[in-house]
Amino acid sequence: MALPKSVSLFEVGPRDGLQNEKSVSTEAKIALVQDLAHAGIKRIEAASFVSPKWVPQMADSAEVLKGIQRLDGVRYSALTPNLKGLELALDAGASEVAIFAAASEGFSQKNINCSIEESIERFIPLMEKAKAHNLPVRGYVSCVLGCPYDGEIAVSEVVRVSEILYKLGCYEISLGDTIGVGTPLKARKMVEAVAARVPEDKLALHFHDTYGQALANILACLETGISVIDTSVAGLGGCPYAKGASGNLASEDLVYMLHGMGIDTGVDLKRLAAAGNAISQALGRTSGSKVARALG
Ligand SMILES: CC(C)(COP(=O)([O-])OP(=O)([O-])OC[C@H]1O[C@@H](n2cnc3c(N)ncnc32)[C@H](O)[C@@H]1OP(=O)([O-])[O-])[C@@H](O)C(=O)NCCC(=O)NCCSC(=O)C[C@@](C)(O)CC(=O)[O-]
Repeated sequence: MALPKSVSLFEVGPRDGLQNEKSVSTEAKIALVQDLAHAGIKRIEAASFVSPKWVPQMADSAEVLKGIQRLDGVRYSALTPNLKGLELALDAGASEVAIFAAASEGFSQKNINCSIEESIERFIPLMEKAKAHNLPVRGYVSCVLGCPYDGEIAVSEVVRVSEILYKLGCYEISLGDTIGVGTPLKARKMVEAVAARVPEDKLALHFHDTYGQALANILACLETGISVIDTSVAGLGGCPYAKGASGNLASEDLVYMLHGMGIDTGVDLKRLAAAGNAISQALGRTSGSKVARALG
């Protein structure tokens, strides 16, 4: 299969990135989401309605969603682990939500305090309520290329959980290499196996860059027909339940590569890098994007 003509970025920096940062003001979070929208990103994960006891960094999610000056055509998403999270997301005006499961039992227990099967049971009433509100739901599968607790993960398990989420009604399944251990051929084989059960135009890649492999892994998977990639501006992030994990691939680095290959993203790279530089400055560090640093 040929490379796609265009790729759409699903920006997770304000959620996946900032869920790991202890002292970011609500204003800085709102400014980041707005900057990303002005750079041309159309789907931004801006909030996470999880237990504030588990992830206190996201406790101001409702204020963030309510405080954003929204742009037409941009969807502002929120992570929701259960019905309570969905209700909070609806109240705060999320344009879509995401449920998150894992392909590994160990990670499911550490991250959401239940087994994979229990998590699916929890998602059923959430999906029903979201449907009643015409709210699109995205589904994440974590640990698709390895788990910090269980090690190697069988591809068959990734396929199984992805298919369950798709059949539950998720409009898109995002495949998460949570700890960034994947390498290109392995990543591609995993994606091909999932794409045999879930249409490739319903799949997205969510690759962390812990081992510096994310860009290569994404390139290897683009030829399978996938054209939605989750990235994190300035490479923000990690996962509070995956020790040592670094952020998703930096959005700027992906946009630079795709534009260089003649693949359209609809994103203004300079504005994107400026958004990443501004939040990095608020965090007291330089951007984690190599492209943003090179652009100066
Ligand atoms: C799932 C739970 C809630 C289970 O946590 P639990 O302790 O088993 O749940 P519970 O139902 O017993 O509730 C405990 C307390 O939390 C409250 N509560 C319960 N739910 C909510 C909610 N939605 N919003 C606000 N509060 C909530 C609930 O009301 C109660 O409060 P209390 O009575 O003690 O005062 C917890 O484990 C949790 O919040 N986990 C989230 C962990 C997390 O956010 N991890 C990071 C995101 S996942 C990720 O980064 C991976 C991803 C998506 O990026 C893909 C990849 O890279 O692989």
